[in-house]
Amino acid sequence: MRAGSAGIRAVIIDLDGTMLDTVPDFEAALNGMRHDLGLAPISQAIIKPLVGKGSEKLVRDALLLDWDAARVDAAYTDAMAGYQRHYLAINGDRSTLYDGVLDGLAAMQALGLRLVCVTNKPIAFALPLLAQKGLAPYFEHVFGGDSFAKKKPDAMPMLGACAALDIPPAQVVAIGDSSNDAESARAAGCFVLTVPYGYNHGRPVQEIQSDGIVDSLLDAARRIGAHNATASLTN
Ligand SMILES: O=C(O)COP(=O)(O)O
Ligand SMILES: [Mg+2]
Repeated sequence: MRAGSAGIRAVIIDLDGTMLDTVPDFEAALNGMRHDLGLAPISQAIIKPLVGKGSEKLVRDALLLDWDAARVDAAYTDAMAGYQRHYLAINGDRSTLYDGVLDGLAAMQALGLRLVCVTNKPIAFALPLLAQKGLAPYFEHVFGGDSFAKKKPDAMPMLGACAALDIPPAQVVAIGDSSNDAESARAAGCFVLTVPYGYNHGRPVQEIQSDGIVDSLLDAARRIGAHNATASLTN
């Protein structure tokens, strides 16, 4: 973050791969769907790099491992309905919080920062998951992959989150695990911090253009607090 720039007033936080390791839930739901279609289970190692572009792409990619595009198109509607049913039946059962998430959210709140969750997960999956894991009370707004006409990496979800807060993007930091989050945030004019422990489509987090890599959300809270202390001295 640029020294001397305006203080940060809000933080937009990604869900999958940033707050929760949800790959075990994706494994259960995708394999439930695949079983119904007569397909063998796939491993977490195969699933992990597929996560991040929303349910539609994930379901398609999980079928394209075995079938050609025409067959996937023909089965898609039933496959998606099955995937959603399986996902909602196990949502959160196998997912775990990353270290520093709850402490980091509490620290951000103590700094007076306003918090929004922007995920590519469908909103019908995201809301019960955040509630189950004790994360919902921290967020003023939650936007899913189907909350806007376009998903991350488009700027639209980040711009929508800033508009909902009525805060200019230049006073907002987005934190995520993937190039999706960073591209969306940069296109909107927000700062970007990345975490190194998530999915990033199977690519090293160091390849992402960002304002820094943080170890955890708690580390991010410390960085933002230090930035704001400097900004208040220079403004
Ligand atoms: O594609 C998904 O479902 C997950 O997306 P997220 O990393 O934006 O939370
Ligand atoms: Mg993510």
